[in-house]
Amino acid sequence: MKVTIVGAGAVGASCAEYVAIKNFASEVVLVDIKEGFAEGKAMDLMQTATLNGFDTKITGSTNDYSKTANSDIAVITSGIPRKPGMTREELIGINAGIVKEVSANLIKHSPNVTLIVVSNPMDTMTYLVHKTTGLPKNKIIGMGGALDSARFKYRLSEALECPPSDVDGMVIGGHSDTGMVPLTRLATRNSVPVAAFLSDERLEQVAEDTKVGGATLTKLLGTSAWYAPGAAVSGLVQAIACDQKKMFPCSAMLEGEYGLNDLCIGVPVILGKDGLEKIVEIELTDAEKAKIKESAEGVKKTNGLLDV
Ligand SMILES: NC(=O)c1ccc[n+]([C@@H]2O[C@H](COP(=O)([O-])OP(=O)(O)OC[C@H]3O[C@@H](n4cnc5c(N)ncnc54)[C@H](O)[C@@H]3O)[C@@H](O)[C@H]2O)c1
Ligand SMILES: O=C(O)C[C@H](O)C(=O)O
Repeated sequence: MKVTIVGAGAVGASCAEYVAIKNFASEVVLVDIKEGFAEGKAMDLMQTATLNGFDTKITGSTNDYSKTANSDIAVITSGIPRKPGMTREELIGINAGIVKEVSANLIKHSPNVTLIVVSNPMDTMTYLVHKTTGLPKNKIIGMGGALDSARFKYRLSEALECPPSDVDGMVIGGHSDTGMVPLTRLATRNSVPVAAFLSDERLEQVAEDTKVGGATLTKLLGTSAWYAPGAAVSGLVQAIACDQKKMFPCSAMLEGEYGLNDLCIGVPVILGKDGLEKIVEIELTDAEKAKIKESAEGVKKTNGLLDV
């Protein structure tokens, strides 16, 4: 199993580390445009192999896509991250060109690859890859909801004063400060609805803290987060590589599902060896449907800025 990660920066390197530590891939190739950077990150990570007990071979390349040939899965994290006070949508001007070029280069050398798009604004970058590459629909997946759901569970565990492993929950909708839809109604602590323990006001606070999870970290760090993003992507890579048939909220191209068309937005999907194998349609309340519709309008507005 060969995995390529383009962008050896904060998220790309974190993803490579988690993929290696989980020890399911034979090879991880890191690619970056910055001279020597991917090679350096790969060597540093390889020197953790005996410490962390993995056999994955990690190599680096400065923009030489021949090294990525025949990748099964490729992750796109190349591009700029936001700074405090910015929205993800403001990154479109620079990141659209990078994502378009990188996805074309990847497919040239790996025509059967499954692409996982991470660069922001992620839903729009995923849509761009759909519109410009000609890859089948099941082979293009946007990562956002897995991260947002992890943050939702963290915030719920804080409110419940319980370990995060006690909590289950999911965030759907756009990966943006206003577009996320944390499904508080369906969140549980050991199968008991969280509403049994928390007031409506506290749950609303959890949802709002979840939605600005990325912005909160960007303010603290001066750039956007990488540990949870890297871990979230590695979970998607593993589900596909190991044909796990696991369910994650991912940005998927919708053709009528949830009443939406011609956009990529976060919905529950099944990931396995064929990539995005199924979109799962769950029953939503009218209020949840209204939130998804509003979120989709925001994503479509950003998509409108693309030259596709
Ligand atoms: N979808 C998500 O949930 C999520 C989570 C975190 C970050 N992000 C996004 O991921 C992207 C990367 O974030 P980061 O913190 O790793 O940034 P970073 O600056 O640390 O790393 C980005 C890397 O991309 C490289 N790069 C730029 N143009 C390139 C090109 N044409 N080809 C190859 N490499 C190129 C840069 O040299 C840099 O090393 C940002 O757009 C960020 O907003 C998304
Ligand atoms: O917040 C960001 O800009 C990066 C990423 O989308 C995140 O949610 O951490």
